[in-house]
Amino acid sequence: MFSKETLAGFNTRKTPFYYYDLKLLKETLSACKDAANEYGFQVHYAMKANFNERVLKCIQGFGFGADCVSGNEVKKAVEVGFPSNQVVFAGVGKSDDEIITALELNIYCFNVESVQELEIINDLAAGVGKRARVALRINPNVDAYTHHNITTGLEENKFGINQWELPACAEYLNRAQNIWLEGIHFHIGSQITNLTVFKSLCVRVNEIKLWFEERGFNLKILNVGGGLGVDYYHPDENKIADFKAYFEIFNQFLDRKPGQEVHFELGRALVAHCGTLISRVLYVKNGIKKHFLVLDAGMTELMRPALYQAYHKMENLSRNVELEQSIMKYDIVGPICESTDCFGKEVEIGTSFRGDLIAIRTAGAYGDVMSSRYNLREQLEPYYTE
Ligand SMILES: Cc1ncc(COP(=O)(O)O)c(C=O)c1O
Ligand SMILES: N[C@@H](CCCC[NH3+])C(=O)O
Repeated sequence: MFSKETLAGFNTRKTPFYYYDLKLLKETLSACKDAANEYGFQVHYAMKANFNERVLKCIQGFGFGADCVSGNEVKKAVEVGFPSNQVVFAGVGKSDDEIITALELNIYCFNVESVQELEIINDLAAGVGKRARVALRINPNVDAYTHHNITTGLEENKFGINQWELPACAEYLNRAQNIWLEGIHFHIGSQITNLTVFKSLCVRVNEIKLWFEERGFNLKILNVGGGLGVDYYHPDENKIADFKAYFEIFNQFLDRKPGQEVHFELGRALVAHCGTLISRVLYVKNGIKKHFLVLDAGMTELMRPALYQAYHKMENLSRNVELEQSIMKYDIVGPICESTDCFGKEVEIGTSFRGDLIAIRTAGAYGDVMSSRYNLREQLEPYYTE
C-alpha cells in the first residue's frame, strides 16, 4: 500500500488533499503503451478524467494524444505539450467559440455528434479559411452493462448520431467544402468490466464501417472510445488494468483494412488507481443503531459516491488493523449539508478516532476534476510522490 515515507508525508499536510503516486501512473502508462503498440493502436488520453498538470505532463511524456471535451481542455492539452495533431475534440454541445479555438489550434479531429454540428463546423471552418477533419460519433446502440448514469451508447442517450441519421450525414459530407471525413467514432460508456461488451461494439463498428465504405468513403480511422474499467474493490491486487486483454479483443474482432488506424480514448484505466483522497476523521458519532465517522472531505471533493453510489475502498491509515484493532461498521460521511454526502454505509473498518487519516482509494479518475466549491469549500493542494 503506502510506504512509511509516503505516510510520513501525509502526516505533515493539511487535509483533505489528493495524493498522486506518479510511479504507479508511469507503470500504468507503460503497460498501456506496450499493449497498444503490440497492434499498432493509438491511445488518446480522455483528459476529463483528470487534468492535473503533473498528471497530464506524465501522460504526454509517454506519447499519448489527448481527447478533449471543451475548448478549455483543448487549450490546456496544447499548453502542456500535447502536439495539436494528436488532439481530438468530442462533446455533444461544442460552442462556436470552442470550435473556432480548436480550428485555430489546428487540432487533429472533431468527433461530431449531430448533423447540425457538421454544418456549423463546416461554416465556421469556411469563415477561418480552413478545412476541418471530422469523425462521426455514432451511437451504436450497444449496452455497456455499467451503471446507467455512465452508459452513453444507447439510443436513449444524448450522445452521438443515431444510425438512421447516417444517410443525411453522408449526403451532407459529399457536398460540404470545409470538412473532411477522417473516420468514425464510438464511445459506449465508462467503467466497463465485462470485456465481451467490447466484442459487441466491434461487431457493430464493422457493420457501420462497411456501410460507409460501400458508399465510397475511405475511413482513415476507427475510434472506439474508452470505457475500460478498473477494480475499485482491490486497488492493491489489481493496480493496473488488463490492457492486454482489452486490446486483444479489438485486434481479434475489429475488421480493419491495411493502413486503417484504430484509436482509443482511455481515461479512467490510466489514472484511477494512482490517485487517493486523503482525509481526517473530524468526529466519531456513536448512535444506538449506527456509528458515523465524519470526515473533513466530502462530496465536494469526491462526488462519485453521492452521484452514482460508487464504491471506493476506504482504509484507516493511522491504525494497524492486524495488531490492535477491532473492526467496526461505520457510515462514513462528509461535512457537507446534504444527506447524500456519504462515502459509504456500514463500512467495515478498524475502530477509528478523531484525527485518524482515512484513505479513499482509486480516486484519480473523475475525482478532483468533478469537485465543487459548494459550501464555499477550499481548493485542494495535491501531494505527489515520484
Ligand atoms: C467520448 C468519450 N471518450 C472517452 C471517455 C473516457 O472514458 P473512460 O474514462 O471510461 O475510459 C469518455 C467518458 O466516458 C467519453 O465520453
Ligand atoms: N464521471 C463518471 C464517468 C463519466 C465518464 C464521462 N462520459 C464517473 O465518475 O464514473
